[in-house]
Amino acid sequence: MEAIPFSTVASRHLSPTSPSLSANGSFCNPRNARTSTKFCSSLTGLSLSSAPYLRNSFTREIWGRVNMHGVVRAEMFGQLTSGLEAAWNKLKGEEVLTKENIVEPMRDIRRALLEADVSLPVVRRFVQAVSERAVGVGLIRGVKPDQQLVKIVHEELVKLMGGEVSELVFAKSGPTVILLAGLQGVGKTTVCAKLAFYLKKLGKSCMLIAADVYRPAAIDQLVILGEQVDVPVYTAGTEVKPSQIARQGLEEAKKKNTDVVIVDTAGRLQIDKAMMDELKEMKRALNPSEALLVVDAMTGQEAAALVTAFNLEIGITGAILTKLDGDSRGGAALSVREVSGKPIKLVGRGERMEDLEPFYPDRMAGRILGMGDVLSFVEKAQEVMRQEDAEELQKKIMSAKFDFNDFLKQTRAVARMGSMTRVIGMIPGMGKVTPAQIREAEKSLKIMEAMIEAMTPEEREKPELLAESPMRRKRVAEDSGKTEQQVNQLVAQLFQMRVRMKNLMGVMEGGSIPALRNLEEALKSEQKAPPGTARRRKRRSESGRQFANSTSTRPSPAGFEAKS
Ligand SMILES: Nc1nc2c(ncn2[C@@H]2O[C@H](COP(=O)(O)OP(=O)(O)OP(=O)(O)O)[C@@H](O)[C@H]2O)c(=O)[nH]1
Repeated sequence: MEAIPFSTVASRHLSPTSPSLSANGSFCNPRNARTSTKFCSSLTGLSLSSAPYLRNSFTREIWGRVNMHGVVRAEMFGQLTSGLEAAWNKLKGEEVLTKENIVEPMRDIRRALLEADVSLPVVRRFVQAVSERAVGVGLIRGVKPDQQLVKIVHEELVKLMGGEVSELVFAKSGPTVILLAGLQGVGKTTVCAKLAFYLKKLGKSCMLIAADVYRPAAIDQLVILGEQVDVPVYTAGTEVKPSQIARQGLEEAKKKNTDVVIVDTAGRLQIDKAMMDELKEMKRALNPSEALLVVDAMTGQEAAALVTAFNLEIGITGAILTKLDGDSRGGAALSVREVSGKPIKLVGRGERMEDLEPFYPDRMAGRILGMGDVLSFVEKAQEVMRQEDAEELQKKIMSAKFDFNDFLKQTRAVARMGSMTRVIGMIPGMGKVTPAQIREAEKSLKIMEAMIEAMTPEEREKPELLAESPMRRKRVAEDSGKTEQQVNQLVAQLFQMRVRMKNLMGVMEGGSIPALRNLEEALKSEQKAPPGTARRRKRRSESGRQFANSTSTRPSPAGFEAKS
C-alpha cells in the first residue's frame, strides 16, 4: 500500500462535512466550545493559546507518525458511521433541504440506526425529530444541505444520549458509597478497580468491598485488582451475607476517613428475584449515593432494557457501559438514556485500569459521525506526557528543531495511551480500523523505535548528521537489523514532519480557518497530482525551500536522497 501522509488523510475527513469544524474551526462541538477550551487548558496546564496547537498539530503529528507506513482506514461504530454517510451523500448537489429530497436520506438514517441495534421506538422518535428540523431549516448561506443534515443529526444524537455529561454524585459528609450491580461477566469487578483508579486521579481516597460471595474467585480477582491500583479491599469471605459485608466494610471506611467505597456485588446469568432482593437489601443497608448498573455495550438495545428493568426493580442512578472498545454497534450507547430515562455515567473502553472515562454525549456523537473524539485523545495524550515535555516539544516544533529524541518520546507516549484500537477511534475519520491494520501500525512503531535506538545520542539530536552521511545510515540499518531503505525513509520522514509542523504552527498562530482549509486543500491536491507532474515537482521544490528556511545552519537534506 502506498504510504499517504496522515495530514492528507485528515484533510479528507476534516472536510466541511464536519459541522463542528466549519462552525468554530476546532473539533469541539460549538455548544461546548467554551467548556472544551477550558478543558484543554486546564488539563495541559498550558496557556490558552497552546490549546489549539494541542488540538490540531499535536494530534495530527502524533498520528502522522503512527500512520506513516500506510493509511489506517476508519472501525468504531463503523457500520453506523458508513450508513449515515450514505445518507449525506444522497444530498450532494442539492441546493436546499426539502420534504421530498430528505425522504431517502432519512430512510438510510433509519436503516443505519436499526442495524446498529438501536431500539425501534428510539429510532422512530429520532427520525421524526431530525425530519421535522431538517425541513424547517432555512437556507443558511455557505452551508450545504448535506452539512446541515449532519449538523442536525449531530445535535439530535447528543440530545438522545442525554445532552450533558452526567457527573457522579458524592455524599456531602462521610464516605460516598457507590454500589455496582450487573449480570455475570459484564465487567463489574474490573469496573470496581477502574473506578477506584479514576477517582484516585481526582484526589479521592477509595476502598473496595468484595460482596460477591457466590463466586469466590471474584473476591481474589478484586484483591488482585485492588493491589494493582493500590486501593485497599475489604473482604469477609463467602460465609457472611453480602449486606453484612458491605455494612462492615463501610464502618471500616468511616474509621479510615475514606472518601469513596465501591461495592462489588454478585452477577447472575439473568435477572432473578434472589439477585434483586439481595440488591434491595444492600441498598437499604448502605444508602448509596450512586447505584450503578454495569452493562455490556455489545448487547445493544438489550443493555437499555436491562437498565430499565433494574431501575424499576431496585432504583438505580445510572449505568456504566463497558466494552465500548469491542465491535459494539452503538445501539446501547444510543438507547440507554432514551429507553430507561437513566444516564450513562461512565464508559469502559478496554481492559486496562485507565480505560474508564466519563460518558460525553457530544464526543460520542462525534465518533458516531466519524468526526473522532479529539478531546479524549488530547486528554489521554496529556495524561502520559509531562507538562514540561509538552512545552519543550512545542518550542522545538516552533523552531523546527524536532529531533529523533522527541520522535521517540512521542511514539512511546502514544504507546502508553492504551490500545491502538481505542486511540485510533478517537481520531477524526479513523473510526474504521481493522485489527490487521492496527497490528501493521504497531509493527511500524516498533521498527522505527529499533532504528532510533541504533542511532548515537548525537545523531538523534542532530538528524542532519544522518541526512548527510550514507555511512551513518548504513550503520544504523545494520545495527537495527533493518534495511538502508527503511532508515532513509525514517530520516526523510523526520524532515518532512518538521516542514509540516512548521506549516501547521504558522496556520495555528494565524488562527485563520480559511488558511487551514487552504493548507488542507494544498495537501489534498499534492496527493492527487500524479508523481512526476509539474504541479507535484513544483510543490516538492517549494517544500524543499521551506525546509531550507526552517534549518538555517545546516545544508538542506533535500539532496540526501540522491546521495544515498
Ligand atoms: N475489552 C474490554 N473488556 C472488558 C472491559 N471491561 C471488562 N472487560 C473484561 O470482561 C471480562 C469480565 O470482567 P469481570 O470484571 O470479571 O466481570 P464481572 O461482571 O465482574 O463478572 P462476574 O463476577 O462473573 O459477574 C474480563 O476479562 C475483563 O477484562 C472493557 O471495557 N473492554
